[in-house]
Amino acid sequence: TRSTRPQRMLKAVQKKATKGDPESVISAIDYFCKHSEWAMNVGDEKGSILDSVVTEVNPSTVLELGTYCGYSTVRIARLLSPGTKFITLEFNPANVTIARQIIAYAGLQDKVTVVEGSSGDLIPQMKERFGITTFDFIFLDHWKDRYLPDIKLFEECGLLRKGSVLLADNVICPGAPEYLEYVRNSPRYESRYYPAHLEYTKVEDGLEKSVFLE
Ligand SMILES: O=C(NC/C=C/[C@H]1O[C@@H](n2ccc(=O)cc2)[C@H](O)[C@@H]1O)c1cc([N+](=O)[O-])cc(O)c1O
Ligand SMILES: [Mg+2]
Repeated sequence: TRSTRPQRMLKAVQKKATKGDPESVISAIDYFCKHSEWAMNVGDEKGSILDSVVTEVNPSTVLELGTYCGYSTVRIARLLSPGTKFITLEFNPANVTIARQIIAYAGLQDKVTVVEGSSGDLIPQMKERFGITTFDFIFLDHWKDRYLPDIKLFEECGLLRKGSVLLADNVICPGAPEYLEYVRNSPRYESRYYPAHLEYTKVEDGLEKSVFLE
């Protein structure tokens, strides 16, 4: 039967990238998406903004919602200091399998834990299962209608501390209007929009960075 897009993406990485070289894995995926098949990775333009925010925060604990094939996982993991605790959540087991191979190809398998399951189920388990008290940095890039319920879940589970940074992809396209409304109007967050474009296109999109103030 026909291969899947994530499988073809992995093949492109194995063909074009250099084992153990995260930059070449990132470039191979961007090349694949620009010249072969579009895929919903955060991409190079928004990825550079992601890089700058991760570097600025220099987090000790990181959570990513929506591993997909591991593109942003590799972007984040390559910037982290040794000893940083990085967890990424992926609902689709087929994507977990591909992502783990792409992350390993980049040589970053020891920097991040890919956990299979849904954010709604896993976020409340962060403390007991992974010994996390709070997250310094959270990247939201999963189902857009889960952004709002999940930020409220972070609050309820006491997983945010003064200064915790949340960075959300796709707040314009496909869009997360309720999430935007919440973080921009809540007195508990200081929010800022980073304009960019939908990965590999000229369509407007951007990232919303929200700092927890409580
Ligand atoms: O829909 C989008 N993203 C949804 C991502 C979903 C991913 O998150 C996982 N997940 C992990 C944990 C969960 O709890 C739920 C899902 C899913 O299994 C999937 O791997 C999207 C769409 C466009 N687009 O142009 O159409 C562009 C983008 O940049 C996007 O991110
Ligand atoms: Mg996205």
